Order: sequence, then C-alpha cells, then structure tokens
Amino acid sequence: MFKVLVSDPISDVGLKSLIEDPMVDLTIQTGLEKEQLLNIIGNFDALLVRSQTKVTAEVINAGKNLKVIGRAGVGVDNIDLDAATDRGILVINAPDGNTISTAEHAFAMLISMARNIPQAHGKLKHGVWDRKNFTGVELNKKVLGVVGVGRIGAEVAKRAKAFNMDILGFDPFMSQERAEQLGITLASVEQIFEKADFVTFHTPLTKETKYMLDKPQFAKMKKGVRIVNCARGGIVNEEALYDAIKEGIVAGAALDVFEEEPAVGNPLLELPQLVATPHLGASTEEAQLNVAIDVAEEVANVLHGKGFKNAVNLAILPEEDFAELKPYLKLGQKLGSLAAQISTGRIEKLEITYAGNIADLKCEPLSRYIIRGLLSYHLADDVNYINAYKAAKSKHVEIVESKTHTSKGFANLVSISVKTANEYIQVAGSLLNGYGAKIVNINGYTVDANPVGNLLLAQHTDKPGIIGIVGTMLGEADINIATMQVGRKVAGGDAVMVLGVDKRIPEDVVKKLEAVSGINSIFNVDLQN
Ligand SMILES: NC(=O)c1ccc[n+]([C@@H]2O[C@H](COP(=O)([O-])OP(=O)(O)OC[C@H]3O[C@@H](n4cnc5c(N)ncnc54)[C@H](O)[C@@H]3O)[C@@H](O)[C@H]2O)c1
Ligand SMILES: O=C(O)CC[C@@H](O)C(=O)O
Repeated sequence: MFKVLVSDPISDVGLKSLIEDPMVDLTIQTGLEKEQLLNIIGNFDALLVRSQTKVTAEVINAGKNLKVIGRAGVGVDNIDLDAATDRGILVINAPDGNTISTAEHAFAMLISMARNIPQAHGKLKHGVWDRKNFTGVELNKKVLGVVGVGRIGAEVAKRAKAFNMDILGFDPFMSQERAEQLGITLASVEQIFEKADFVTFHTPLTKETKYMLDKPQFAKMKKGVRIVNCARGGIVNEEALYDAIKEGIVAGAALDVFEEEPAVGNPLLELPQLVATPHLGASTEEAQLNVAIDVAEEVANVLHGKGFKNAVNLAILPEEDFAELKPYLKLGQKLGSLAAQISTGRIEKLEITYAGNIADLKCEPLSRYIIRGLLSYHLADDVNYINAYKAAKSKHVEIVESKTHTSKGFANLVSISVKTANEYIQVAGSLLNGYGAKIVNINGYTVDANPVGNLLLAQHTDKPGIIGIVGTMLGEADINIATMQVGRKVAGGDAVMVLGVDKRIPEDVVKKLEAVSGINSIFNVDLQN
C-alpha cells in the first residue's frame, strides 16, 4: 500500500482517483502545526499540498519514505526543491487548472479597484450612503500594461480586449504573431511603465522580476496609474508602492499576493486606495477541482511507476544514461543562463554545437540542461530537465543541435548561439583538463572565465584607462574583484571584460558603469545556481 497525506484543503472530488485506488491509503489532515507534520511525515510515501503547508528541508528530511510531493497549483515556492532533489523526491505541480480562475480574479480586482467597489461596499455595510467620495474611472480606451503574457496574462488580455482597453504587453517569449493574435501591442517594460493607466503582473517571482516595479520605476509612471498584482508578492516593492500611493503617483492598487503571507498587519492595508484579497486567485470550485484532479492523477502515476507530465525538479535523472556527460551538465546550464542574461529581445532560436570528443557522446541530456539554463531565467521552476524540449516548443523557441569534430584547439567545446528578435548572442565553454569548466568565448571574444558566482561583463572600446576606471568604481562601491579577464580581437577595437566579483553589483553602480565613456554595454550576470 502507498500511504498518501493531504495536508492542505484540496477538493475531495478531485482526489477521487486516489480515494478509489485500492493500492492507496489516503489520510487527509489539514492545519497541522509544524511539529505535528514532522512527527507523522515519516509514515508517508506521498504528500499533497496547496500553498499553506511549508514543505521545508526539515519536513523533507523527516519524510524518510517520501517519493513524491504534489502541489495542487502552479507556484512551488512553499516547497524546498533543492532538499527534495537531494533526497531524490519528485515534486510535481498542476500548472494549467487555475489559469482561468486567476485571470478572472485579476480582472475582478482591476474593475473593483477602478470603481472603488470594496471601499463603497464597506461604507454602505456600516450604514453610510456615500456617493461623492467614490467616483471611479472607466476602463474603456485606457492603456493596460500586461507584464508576463503566459497562461494567465494572455487570458487577462482577452478580457481587457472585451472592455475596449488598449493593451501593451511584454513577455520575453512573446512573438509579434502571438501579440497580434491577442490584440496586444508589444512594448518594453519601461514603455509599459511610462504609458499605462493600469499595469497588471503575471510573471513568476525570479531574480529578474523581484522588485521590477520599484521606486525609480514609480517615478516615471503616469500620475494616477493603477496597479494589479495577482502573481507573486515581491514583484512590486511594497514599501515603494506605499510611498507612491502616499505621493499620489499611484491612484489605486489591487493585490492578491504579498511579500509576507499571511499579510496581516501589512502597512499597505491601512491605505484606502488598496484593494486586497488573501491570495484567492485560484480559490474557485472549478480551479480547485481541476488542480486536485491533475495532481492526484500525477501522484498516483508516480507511485505506480507510470508516466507523468509536470515534474518540477530533477529528482529522477536516469544517470546511467549519461555518466560520461555528467561533468558537462552544470557547464551547459550555466552557458544557457549566461546567454539568457546577456541577450535582449524575444528568444527565437537556440543552436547548440558539440565539438571535439564530446561529439562522440549522446548529448541530448546535456541539451536539456542548456535549454533549462536558457529558459529558466524567465520561466523559473516551470522548466526542468524533463520538460525542457516541451517548454521550448510551447514558447516557440526553435532548437537546432549539431556536432563536429573541429573544436578550435579545444579537446571539447560546447557552443551555443541564441537568436533573439534583436540580436545574435554566442557563448562557448569547455572542460579543460585540470582546470574544470570554463567559459572560453563570448560573442567571438576569447575569454577564460569560471562559470560561477557573480560576473560583470562589459563590452567596451579597447583603450587605456577603462579597466582602471571600472576597478576604481567597484572599489568605491566596496565590491571585491576576484578574477579578471579581457578579450579582444584587434588592439584598439572592441573588447570584452569579464570580472568575477564577490557580490552582486547594485543597480545604481551598474548605471554609473554604463555611463562611462568607452563602455558600450554592461551585464550583471548571476551564475550562482
Ligand atoms: N494569485 C494566485 O492564486 C495565483 C494562481 C495561479 C498562478 N499564480 C501566479 O501567476 C504567475 C503566472 O502564472 P502562469 O500560469 O501564467 O505562468 P506562465 O509560466 O504561463 O506565464 C508566466 C510568464 O511570465 C513571463 N516572464 C518571465 N519573466 C518575465 C519578465 N521579466 N518580464 C515579463 N514577463 C516575464 C514568462 O515568459 C511566462 O510567459 C505565477 O507566478 C503563478 O505562481 C498566482
Ligand atoms: O493554492 C492556492 O490557492 C495558490 C495558488 C497559486 O498561487 C499558484 O501558484 O497556483
């Protein structure tokens, strides 16, 4: 018998496949305190949660028999994925079932904010007939900025179209064709922030999206802008939002998600301009049924050793398939991530070339790591080793792989080229005997950089003094340079500088570096994971 614990409220109709499975012994015990969960988790083969149960490393390590953790929903931020992967426990989610409900919720928040419905309702319930303080605004002909046009963002855009809104959208994977299909005008995030009357966020919380709407962005927004966040707390900086509301830049904000949840006591809740719900985006009968069905079926499949679709971590790598490739996997992932971080525009195509002795190996698993590195910069945990090709296909990224024995003097060389709507980026890496993994080429410039930690990459004119200026500016910002590499094609032409730095460079320092005469571009690259 497989023992399965459901520790958050999950639709019991949706759990039918597990309830009726003669091989499954199902326990539903919600609202457990941490100690109670720690005491019982060791008895179970599978754990099913929503977002309330915090599946920490401690819980995972106490789950001696755990084989699979199922998340009835999209975000897996309440599950310690690294700890699960270390223990060989598969984590699966249910990414599709709550799309419509969340899009409808975001739209409901947008309308109720525009017309002050919650505030007026509150007053009337307390016996006050106040008509003069609740004049709202129409949606008709207003500019709506949709940041993140994936499953939910696209559904929100469709609804906004029906309200005759002009929609600006940004998503690193949205093509012109897809934008036209949805009636969206493609725009940069900066353009959205400058032009929109309403901005709604539908991205995951990643290093790139954390605080993407912060004080400097608020300063450039239209006075009277209204903000919706039904994606994840932390995409909008709450402190900056509070100030922007107080300063009259933001006329209203509608939040379903918060940096700290439960958000009881959050200062934003004191502001009359704020409309808030306690993370209810997916809380409909339909969504909860859908995600419960999906996750229950997937968990049963895992327990019975059958196929499954939505694995979030890499717990079940068939290592024997690629023992010889293993040393290259991290390098591949880092090369993909580097290319994502130094490219701009929608990623259209990824070309991978395996050269030298690696060309004799079956490289598909390595390609999966490269794709994951490239796409996870924007898609976070939605892309993994297992679904890498599928994720690329769903985002219309063409993958081309080739092999050659000509490897430019290296015993082995992994080169990747990324074609975006704006440019063509090339990076290459190699496993050097005795030195480990190295980045050996960036956009045609020979370099010798370790693919780890924080890197500063500067493309600049090869002239005296530039390196000194960069060094001084970093020194003044108390940033230690650990390694330094400069690559150039001809003296006095263009060059690339790659600095390994001990901590991430703050954005204001990056801005100052960008302004240095002779520096053409700066990238603050994070290769820690
Ligand atoms: N409030 C809720 O209850 C609730 C319910 C479901 C989902 N969510 C959250 O909503 C978010 C979106 O879910 P989804 O199902 O649409 O995911 P999705 O993966 O289909 O879409 C997310 C999109 O964001 C894009 N993106 C990533 N980085 C970006 C950036 N810097 N700028 C612009 N776009 C960027 C991705 O390319 C992707 O297309 C997730 O964070 C999810 O956890 C919240
Ligand atoms: O379980 C919930 O209600 C939260 C759902 C949502 O945040 C998700 O990421 O799917």
